[in-house]
Amino acid sequence: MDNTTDSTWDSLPVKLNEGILQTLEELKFTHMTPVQSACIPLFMSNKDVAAEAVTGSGKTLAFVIPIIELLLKREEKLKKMQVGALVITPTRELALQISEVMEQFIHKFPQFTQILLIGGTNPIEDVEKFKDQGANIVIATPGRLEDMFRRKADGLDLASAVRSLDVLARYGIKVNVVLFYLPKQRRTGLFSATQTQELEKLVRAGLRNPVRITVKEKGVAATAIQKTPARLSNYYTICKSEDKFNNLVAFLRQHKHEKQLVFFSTCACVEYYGRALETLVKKVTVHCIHGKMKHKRNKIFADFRALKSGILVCTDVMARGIDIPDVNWVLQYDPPSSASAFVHRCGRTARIGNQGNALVFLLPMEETYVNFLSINQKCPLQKMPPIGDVVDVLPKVKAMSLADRAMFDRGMRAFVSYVQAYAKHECSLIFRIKDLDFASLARGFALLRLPKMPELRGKTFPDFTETTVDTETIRYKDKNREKQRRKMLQEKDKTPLPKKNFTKNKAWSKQKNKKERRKKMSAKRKHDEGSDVDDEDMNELLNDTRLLKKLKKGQISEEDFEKQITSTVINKA
Ligand SMILES: Nc1ncnc2c1ncn2[C@@H]1O[C@H](COP(=O)(O)OP(=O)(O)OP(=O)(O)O)[C@@H](O)[C@H]1O
Repeated sequence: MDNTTDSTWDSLPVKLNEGILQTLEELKFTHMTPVQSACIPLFMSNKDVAAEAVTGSGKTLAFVIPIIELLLKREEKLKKMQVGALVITPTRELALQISEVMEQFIHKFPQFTQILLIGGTNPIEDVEKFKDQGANIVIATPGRLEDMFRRKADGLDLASAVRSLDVLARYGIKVNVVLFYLPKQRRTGLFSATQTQELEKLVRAGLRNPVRITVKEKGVAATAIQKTPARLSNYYTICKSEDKFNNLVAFLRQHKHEKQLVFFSTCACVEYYGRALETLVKKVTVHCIHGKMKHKRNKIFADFRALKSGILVCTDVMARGIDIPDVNWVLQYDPPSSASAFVHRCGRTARIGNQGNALVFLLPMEETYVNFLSINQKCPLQKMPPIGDVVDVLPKVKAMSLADRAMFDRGMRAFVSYVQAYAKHECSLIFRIKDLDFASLARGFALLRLPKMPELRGKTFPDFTETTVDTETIRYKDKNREKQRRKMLQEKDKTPLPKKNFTKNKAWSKQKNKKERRKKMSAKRKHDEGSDVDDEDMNELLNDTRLLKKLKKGQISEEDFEKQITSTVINKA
């Protein structure tokens, strides 16, 4: 089942290049989708286009095809270092995906080169690559692109290279400084599945008299227009915080042969619950992906795409534009921080006319979110029948924390990050931090004790029973890491410390401001990301040890020590 129109490619007012038609034939794309039949002729007749079309409706080809056509039609041939087209996307994964689609088409046109400018790689390598092979088509994420514009000192004059820019396609992202570097004479296309105020600003700032295209789906029940794909079954379920994870595990155990994305609100929650799911949902491949990962992201993404079944535990880095084949379920363990992200997340399934399902887990006091989505996002949800065979897996998660300090730490970070993300929810009338039942939440996170954080200060939680185990005695499974910790504890015992105990009394949530400082201290120690110890944690320990030594030798004051002591990372997507 697909979602194409009756119009074949040869029904376009301008005949497409033979090479493009051949690739379309190879892909077996016989007909255009509605957004393609609307946008391609406009783009090719020099119009700016602002297109809003439902997720999975073929927006990528609606700009990839005109880009190649317009470059082919240029009177003056592009030189090696002249950029004729620029595509800007919000995430690396989406950039990678678009460059693969572009490659399928431009390999028939060897006169054109393309380059991918995305984070996670060494920028100097990008500069060298650009100088070596040139690039007529640039596909980039905004941060790396901006960085490249500023690298004149490394011998790359990207601002000059884009002077002959023909087409700019932007994929639903915020206004940013790169517009400043681009020539005014250009065609611009803006593609998104949702219309937000940010996008509206961008349409006004970056497009000239754009033609607005809106392709929406007819609702199934009525003639109402909805923003999500027509063949998407969109559900919600209500559970208390302490029951949510048990319900998720039961659901995943019942859908082992399918492919699921599970969205969490923060990187720390992905790290924690992802590990727990690896252990609890047996004989299923569980991958985790989030924005804090540096090197492994592309590989995980590619691996998951190729799987027939499996679970991808992720943050909103996977929410927009990602085209993973045959996703059966999109599970939103935590609702996203914005209503438009809800639509994008659901759109990872039911693509191009296929059937798909989505389920969001809501707390009892969040039920009004269902009405909000229906009105605000034209996204109606149905209540899911109760999930059967729910068993209590939380004692097992607690046992994991007792067996390995790394898991215990992850749980604490996840809890803190969740509360902080909750406090920043865009829809603060529904997601109110003061309504959160912290004891139930902590039970749902299978915590052994409550972390110190301002949100809990001065409150008592009789409904939460702390473990009887002294959590300071929990060891890291990773021997090196435990050795470091012991060393640090010994140093600590020998050193007259400031009155405030540096790990025990520091509020976890307050420590996050120091993340930037720790980043600058930079990871000298290269480490395999697959190991139990991640780079940042190990650096944190090494750095703490170094600081303690300095304090002991009298090289820094107690005050400086307090200021510099490194901290826990609580990181959002
Ligand atoms: N004309 C076509 N015929 C059949 N399949 C198509 C056609 N155009 C695109 N597709 C396929 O449809 C899927 C979705 O396309 P694409 O990723 O471009 O959607 P999108 O609208 O950009 O989605 P999102 O809003 O999530 O970014 C892809 O797998 C793509 O290969």
